[in-house]
Parts: sequence; C-alpha cells; structure tokens
Amino acid sequence: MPGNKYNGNSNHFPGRVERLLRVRELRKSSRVSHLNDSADNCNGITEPFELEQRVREDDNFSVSYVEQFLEGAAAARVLSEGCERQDGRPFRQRLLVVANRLPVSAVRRGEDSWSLEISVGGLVSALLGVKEFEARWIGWAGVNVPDEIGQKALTKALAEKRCIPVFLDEEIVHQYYNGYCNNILWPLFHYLGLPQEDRLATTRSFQSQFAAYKKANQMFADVVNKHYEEGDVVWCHDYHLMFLPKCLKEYNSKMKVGWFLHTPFPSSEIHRTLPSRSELLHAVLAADLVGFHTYDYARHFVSACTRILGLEGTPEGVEDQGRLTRVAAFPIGIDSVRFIRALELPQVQDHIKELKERFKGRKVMLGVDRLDMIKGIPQKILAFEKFLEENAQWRDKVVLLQIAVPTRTDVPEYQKLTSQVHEIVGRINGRFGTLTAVPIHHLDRSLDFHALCALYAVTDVALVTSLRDGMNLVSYEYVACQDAKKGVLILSEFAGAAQSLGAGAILVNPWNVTEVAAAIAQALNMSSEEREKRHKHNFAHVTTHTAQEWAETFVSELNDTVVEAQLRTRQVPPLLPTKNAIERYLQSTNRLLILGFNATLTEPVDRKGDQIKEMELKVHPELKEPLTALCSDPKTTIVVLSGSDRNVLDDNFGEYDMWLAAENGMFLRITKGEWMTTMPEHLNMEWVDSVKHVFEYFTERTPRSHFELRETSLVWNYKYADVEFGRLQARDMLQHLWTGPISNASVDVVQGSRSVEVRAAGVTKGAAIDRILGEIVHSKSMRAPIDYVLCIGHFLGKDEDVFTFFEPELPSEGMGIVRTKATDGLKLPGERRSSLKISASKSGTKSSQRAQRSSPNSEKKITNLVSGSARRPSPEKISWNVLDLKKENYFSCAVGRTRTNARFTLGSPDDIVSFLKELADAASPSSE
Ligand SMILES: O=P(O)(O)OC[C@H]1O[C@H](O[C@H]2O[C@H](CO)[C@@H](O)[C@H](O)[C@H]2O)[C@H](O)[C@@H](O)[C@@H]1O
Ligand SMILES: O=c1ccn([C@@H]2O[C@H](COP(=O)(O)OP(=O)(O)O)[C@@H](O)[C@H]2O)c(=O)[nH]1
Repeated sequence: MPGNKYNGNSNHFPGRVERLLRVRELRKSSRVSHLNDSADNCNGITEPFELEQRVREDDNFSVSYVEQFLEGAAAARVLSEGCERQDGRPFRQRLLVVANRLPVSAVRRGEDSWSLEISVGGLVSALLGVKEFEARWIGWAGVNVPDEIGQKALTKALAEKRCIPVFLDEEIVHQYYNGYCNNILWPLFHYLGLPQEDRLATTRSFQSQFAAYKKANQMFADVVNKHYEEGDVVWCHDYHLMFLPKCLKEYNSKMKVGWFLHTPFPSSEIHRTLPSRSELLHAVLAADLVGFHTYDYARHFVSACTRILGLEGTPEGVEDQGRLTRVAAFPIGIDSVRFIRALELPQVQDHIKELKERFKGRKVMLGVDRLDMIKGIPQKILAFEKFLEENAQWRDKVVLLQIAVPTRTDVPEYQKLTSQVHEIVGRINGRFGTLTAVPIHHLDRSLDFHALCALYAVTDVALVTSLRDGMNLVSYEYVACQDAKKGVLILSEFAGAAQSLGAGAILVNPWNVTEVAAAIAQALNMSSEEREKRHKHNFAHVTTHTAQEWAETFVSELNDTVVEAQLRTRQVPPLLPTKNAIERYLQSTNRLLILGFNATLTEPVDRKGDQIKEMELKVHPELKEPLTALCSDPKTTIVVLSGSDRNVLDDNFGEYDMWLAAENGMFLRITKGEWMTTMPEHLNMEWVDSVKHVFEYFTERTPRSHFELRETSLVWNYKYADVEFGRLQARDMLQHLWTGPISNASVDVVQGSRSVEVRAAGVTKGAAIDRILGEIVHSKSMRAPIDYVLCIGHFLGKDEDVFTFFEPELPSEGMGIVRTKATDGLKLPGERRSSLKISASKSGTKSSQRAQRSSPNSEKKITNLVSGSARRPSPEKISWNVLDLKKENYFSCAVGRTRTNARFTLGSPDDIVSFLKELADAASPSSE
C-alpha cells in the first residue's frame, strides 16, 4: 500500500506528547521573554498595569475589560512561535469563539442606539481571562432585534468590541434557548432528568424544540462561515451548540473545529434517555477536538459513544471508520491576577472597609450562585438552618450572605425555584432573626465586579453546595481573593472544582444536610494554622491553572490534533479508484475477482445492530444482477473467500456461477460442483473440544455473546454484549487460551475487534489462496495467465496476507508463500509484476506441505473431518506462470478499515454495491 510498511520510511515523526511538550516549553519561554520585553518597555507600561490603569480610569470597568480582551492586546504569541509571515511580521492565529451568549448583552436605547452590559456567568468570566489570541466572539446578544436598522446599529456597536451577533428571533429563542437548552439539556446534563413531555404545550414538544435547536445551530454556523478565514481556529462552546461542529464541517471539512462543554457530561445511562441522543453525539464528533472540565465527563462521553453509537473508544478519543475525534479534559481556570490586583483598588478597599464595619463581631459566610436548581441553594440554606439549630451559641455570631443572580427567568422551573428559596429564607429569618439582625441576607441580584471582590475578600467561609456543576468558578474566585484572610472553602463534591480544589476545601455531599451543617461548624471553628495550610494549597492551584493556560492548552491541542490527523491520513490508503479499476478490467483478458463476504457483500443492517438479523448473513439484494452478469463472463473468475462455513455460502451464492471458498479457504467449491477440501492433510484438530468448552463457559457468562462452531475454527463474538464487560471477558478468555491447558495446541488465536477466533495454526486466507488458485487453474483448464486481480474484503489483520499475496510491489524473499517474480520476455524494463508458478503435481500436496512448515505440531493426521467433502484427485502436473500481474492491474481494497495492507479502501458494503454495479454495466455486451 502506498505509504505503508513497505515504504520503509525511517523519518522520525515526533509523537503527540512530544509535540505538545515542545509547544508548552515554547509557550513558557515566550512568556518569560514577553515579560522581559515588557519590563524593558520604555514607557514602563506592562500589560497588567495597562489593564489596571484602564480599570482605574474607566467607570464602566466591565466593558473596558471586555474591550481589553477582544482587542487581543497580547495577541497570539503561543502559536506564532517560530512562525513568521513572509513579510517578517509574526503570524497571528485568529480564534473564533462561538458561544450562545456574547460577553456583552445589548440594551436598546433608541432606534439605532445601543448600550452594552457585561453578561454574567462562568463561561463569560473564563473567556474574558483569555488574552493570548486575536479573538472574535460570535454569539447572541441576548435581545430580539426584528428590524434592520436596529440590527445594523447593533452589529456596528458590537464590532467595536470585536463581537459578531447572531440574530435569533423570539420564537427560536423560546424553543431553542428556553426550551431545548435550558429545559431539556441543562437539567439532563446535571442529572435532574428529562421533563415529562406532556407537561409541555404541543408547540413545545421535544421534536419542535429539537428542530429549533438545529435551526439555531445552523444560524450560528452561517455567521461563522461568513467570517471564517483560512487558518482560523473555531472554538465552539457548550451544550447550546452541540450541532455546530457538524454544520461547520459540512460547510468546510478543513476548518479546525474544537468543542468544549462547560457543564458536566452525565453518565451514558442518563444521556441515553434523551430522544435525540445519537444525533447529538454524532454532531459533536464532527469536531477535531472535544473538551470537558474533568476526566469523568470525558469518560462518560466516550462511553456514550461506545454504548449508544457502537463506536470504538480509545485512550485518545472516539474512532469512527478510522477517523479519530480526540477527547480530553481541560479544566478551566480564572484570570487570578485580575482578582488579586482588583483587591488593591481604592473602590474595592472602600467596599471592604464598609463590609467589615457592617458585620463587625460576626463571622460571615458567603454563597454566590446563579439562582439555578443545580446550585443547591435550598439545600444550602436548610443546612445552615440545621447548623443554627444545633449550635445555639453561634446564632447571633454568624451571618450567611447569599447572592442569587436571577437567570433564565422565562423558564417556569426557575420561577418556581425563586419562590421556594424566598419561602425558606423567610421562614429561617423569622425563626432565628432578632429585631436588629437576621441570619440570612439574601440578594436576588448580581453584584458588580468590585463589590464581588470585596465580598470574596472579607468573608470567613464560602459555601458552594452545587448538586452538580461543570466546574464552579466562584470557588476559584473566592480562593484568589483570600490570600490575606485564608478563609475556608466548603465545596460540593459534585462540582468539577472538587477535583482541583478538593485538597484544600472541605468536601461535602450537598444532599446530606447534616454533613453540610457539620462542615459549617468545622469551618467556623478551624484553627488559623489549618486554614493557612488549606488555603496555600488551593491558592497555588488557582494562580497557576488560569483561564489563559486553559485556552492556550486547548487551542494548541486542537492545532496538534489536526496535525496528527494529517499524519494519520497519510498512512491511510486512498479510496479505490473505481474508474481506473473498471478501465483496467475491461482491458485485461483473464481476471480474478476475490471477494470477502461478511461486511463486504452483506445486506446493510441498522447501525445499532439487530442481533438476530445480523447473525444470519444475507448477501446484499442489489448485488444479484451485477454478480450474475460478472459471473457469466468467461474472462472473469469470481471467488467468494469467507470465514463463514459452507452452508452459509451455499445459501447465499448457490445460484451464481462462481467459486466459493469457505472457512478461510479450507473448503472450495465451484457452484456447479461438489465441495472439496484444500485442507492440509495433517491438520491437527484435536484442540477443538477443549476450545469449545472454553467458549461455552464464556458464552454462558456473557449475556448476548454467542459462538460459532465451524469445521476448522471457533469464533466467540461479543459484539452485542456490554462492550466493557465483553472486553474484560475477552481478556480473560485470551489469557486462558494463551497460558492454559491448550496453550501448546497447534492453534492460532486471532483477536478481532469484538471477537476471539481460534483456528488451526497456519490457516489464513493468504495461505489458502495459492491452493485455491491451483484448483481454479486446473478446473478451468486455464492456459493464459491471470493478468488482473481485484481483491476486496473486510478481513481480519491475520487474513490480510491475501492482499500481500498478489502484491507486485513486494519483494518475494522471506514470504511464506510460493511466488516468483516474472522473468519472462514479456517483462518490460522498470515494470513490476507478480507471478505465481504452480509447479507441484497437485495443489493439495503443496498446500499441506506449507501448513506443516508453519505448524510444528501438526504431525497428527486429520481424520474424517468433513463428511461428504471430497479431496480433489491430483490434477496433472502443471508448471507455468498462472499469474502475470502488472502492478497497475492489481486492486487490493479493504472495506471499512483504514489500517490495512491493501492498496485502497472503500467505506462500506454500499460502496461495493455501487462499484460492482458500475463494473458490471461497463462490462455488459450492450455497453461495448
Ligand atoms: O447564559 P446563561 O444561560 O444565563 O448561563 C450562564 C452560564 O452558565 C453555565 O456555566 C458553566 O460554565 C462555567 C465555566 O466553565 C462552569 O464553571 C459552570 O460550572 C457551568 O455551569 C453555562 O454552561 C454557560 O453556557 C452559561 O453562559
Ligand atoms: O453577581 C455576580 C455573581 C456572579 N458573577 C460571576 O458569575 C460567574 C459564575 O460562574 P460559575 O462557574 O461559578 O457558575 P455558572 O453561573 O457559570 O454556572 C463567576 O465568574 C462570578 O464572578 C458575577 O459576575 N456577578
């Protein structure tokens, strides 16, 4: 195959980790040199100072911060390492960030005037921390703009902030954002289950919401496509845009597309309840790189793809027909410097003073959450109530400040939550409050950045009790602002942050109100030494694992994933050049077509796999005509070479005029004649009973696995069993076969992707082929050599020796098969061709000799193996080149595999059908 092992290319391609380590080093040294450059800067303004200066100068801090980010002040240094444009200027990679929400929400002030306010939420906070790229942000401005004047004016206002709007009308927002995103995906991904469909009005059924979701995603894609320039990196964010990678790749398969999920990805058992589960997974898999906050979420995603879609999960990601979607964990961080520096600002200091005064003599606990059911606000307040109940001495000495930012207020579940929280807070304040003080201060609003930083800095304990949370940046921000006070973080074990801040925090199960109450007591009573130790640990994490690091790592892995895919593609043989294969076929005089059966000529089955249907192999109904036509051509010999047993081939191909080679060529029959065996005479089959016991044992213990007892092999198949259990069982089985009592038997154990096969040693399709050829040549009384070979199949690695058997490009030395290079006068200078000399007195004798060579234990004679099968009598001695094959006339083709020895590939049996139809049409007498 071009570019495969025969090329002997010894160039060293650095592996993925090697490449990523290099990029990381470059990034680090670039940062050092950047800092040095900045320090040497004559006006002395380094980037953070510049930011701070702007903060001081600008009342509207948030918008200026957005501006600072979007102006790409620090530009794309990382990826520009070593890359200069021809004009010597550094290459700047553009990053298109695509998220449902823009970092600013628009408020209409007049027909053509708009003001912009920063959007609240973890995604916005994190991405604003990313300053290394020349970024454009594409998203929805959070407002319906039906008129053209308004749209134009808003587009212009946003363009100044390097934001590009996607205009979604009210109905779409209702069905896509409030409906599918926030009423279906959001609760499902946070383990809150799906809403009952009958609770929704008919216009809000799953179907219509999903249709709106797809439509909205296409609208985002249209805007990206409009602004995309070659070389850009497109980074899609979150559950709102799971369809986007697919839409983008359909438009331009070369686009570098990454997708990152900010929420948890739930266990596959939860995801599989979603009616559109498969479509969504496939759409995400169109991306080059898929990222999650934690390894757990990544693992759940891969497992959903293997269990629901039946794809292969590998340590790198998910593989579908040779294409890999890389899946990995990229824990997000915050721009810690921004918080640390903000604490020094006079307005923040003023806030801090005020707060200290206000809560003098009391310990202050803080909760900052969007008012969302995933944040566990009711559970938090109930735990606080329990704490007050059990610790009367603390009642007038502690206060809980709960900032509950209103969010998704159009969704009924969120409205209900607001009332529920108000009710509980009222009850507790009524119960424990005094005339002058209440234990809970509950605010239904957001705070500005400075007020938030001040709160983070003065409070003694932060209480994060999310029932599930993708990461939870509030916990990071709290730690960043606590370097003076060293407050305690109580953190839900169900927040992604628990994996990174778990060492320093007190981890709790938020559902266990008693445990949380105890954690509150522990935090309030903690010694300063312990607080310091815990804080130090988490502070180190928060200040090193920043939002910048997160984005740089993601984008550099995305770039690298594309490089890796290109390297992989180079190793993948090209698609079968069908036109050329047909042309060469028409020009040749003695053609041999070797066709596999299973997954080559079989009827397509539903992707999920219907076990009963699939186990009964059926030839593709559309192949009837082309096969009949091709078989009737006297210049063409067709052999179906399969692992299946004789009955299966009889049932499927009995009506055609062709050769059937069952059990990997151990039995051969021309359809007009009897079955004969080409089996080596002394093939040892004494192991069969022992292996059968082993297979029975594993089949009994592995639901939905089955085994097939053939005459020369046994196959245990676990394709329909639980994939992970099946693999474990296969491992156990293989261990036993390799090391147990039958390990010395003369067998080969062949591992398929979801099967284990045990065969007599030396039995392969390649080993059988010259015996088969001998019989065919003899039976057809062939006198002219075969000058065209087409060999197509979905073969196990071990059987791919049938591809190499005919390979004119291969040196003949060292091959276990009898082949000679053509040396006759027909050979032209520089011409490569394969030839096969049949020189033994009978093909069967030659075959059995070879089988003996490859299996030292095969001296025991095979007896009565097949009743009713005749061993062919010796054909008369023939000694001539039966094969005279120019490389241009050899077409080996793997079906549905990309790692192969074949020269070419085809994707599926459907492609074979189209090709054979075309071939038969071209060869039919009417088209001549
Ligand atoms: O824009 P909204 O619908 O009002 O919601 C705000 C954001 O909430 C979610 O944030 C998540 O991202 C954070 C950063 O990665 C993470 O720390 C947090 O755990 C997540 O809940 C949502 O994923 C965003 O899309 C929303 O913008
Ligand atoms: O009044 C507020 C309350 C919160 N936040 C920000 O909202 C984000 C919340 O992110 P988190 O990851 O904790 O949860 P999410 O809301 O994204 O689910 C944090 O960056 C907070 O600083 C804010 O800007 N103003």
